[in-house]
Amino acid sequence: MTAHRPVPGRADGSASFIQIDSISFSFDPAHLALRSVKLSIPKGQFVCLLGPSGCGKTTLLNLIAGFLSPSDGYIFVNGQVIDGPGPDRGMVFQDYSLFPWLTIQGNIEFGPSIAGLPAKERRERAGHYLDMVNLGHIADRYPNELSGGMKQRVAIARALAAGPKVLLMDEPFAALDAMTRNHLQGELIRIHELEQPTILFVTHNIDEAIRLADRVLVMSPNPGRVVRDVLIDLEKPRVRTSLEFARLYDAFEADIGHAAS
Ligand SMILES: Nc1ncnc2c1ncn2[C@@H]1O[C@H](COP(=O)(O)OP(=O)(O)OP(=O)(O)O)[C@@H](O)[C@H]1O
Repeated sequence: MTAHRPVPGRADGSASFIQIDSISFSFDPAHLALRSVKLSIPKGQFVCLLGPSGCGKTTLLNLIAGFLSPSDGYIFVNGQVIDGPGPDRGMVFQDYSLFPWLTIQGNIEFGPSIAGLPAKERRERAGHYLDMVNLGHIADRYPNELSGGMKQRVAIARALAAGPKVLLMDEPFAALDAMTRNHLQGELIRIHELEQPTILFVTHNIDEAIRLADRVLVMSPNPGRVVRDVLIDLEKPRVRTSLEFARLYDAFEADIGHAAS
């Protein structure tokens, strides 16, 4: 655990915003969930973590969130070592995790209110992000009155309203139907262009990764590790029927096939 080890002051050298320095993690001593993962992620990059079940995608996200501490190694965000959750990192989960007793407005104001923002500023900020996800007209409703896609847009707005530098997204669109998923992918691309957060997005879906990511990290299990690191230098929005898209799809499919076997 980080608290029991001497903690280095800053990550060395590079322009990386998130630096993952040889981290390993195990839930039980007989099995490494992650082994010696090293990564350097620049500010504003949209990174997708792709890989078969059990390769450690969620574990890596939870380590960056500070919900777990590495057994070995360190994670730095903006030069500061991670030793717990913090408002610089926002999380979006597959199951939305909205507060059912709060209105949509209340959900989005939650982070800013914890941060001590005055009521007027909180309201303005919530309004800004509600408009960004095109839900300004339902601010007074409660989560149980919304569709899955609407709930996930609220969850994204709530995460952004807390002002994080890093957005950690754990299969956020996996429970949605194909059409809603497609629509939200487009919204997320637009939000990333507008706000430029650094995003780590977990998905099983190759198509989703190619559509969204500036960079795809393919992971493999037993032990969990990164086996492929690919920059995707295609303009967004990306055309699924293009030759480049098909080539990337085939390459990732082969990687995942090898990783899972
Ligand atoms: N709470 C836990 N206790 C014990 N082992 C766990 C726990 N959570 C995950 N693991 C194990 O750690 C490894 C990595 O799991 P993780 O959930 O990070 O993988 P994943 O790639 O996100 O999988 P999936 O795509 O199925 O969500 C797996 O072997 C898993 O069984």
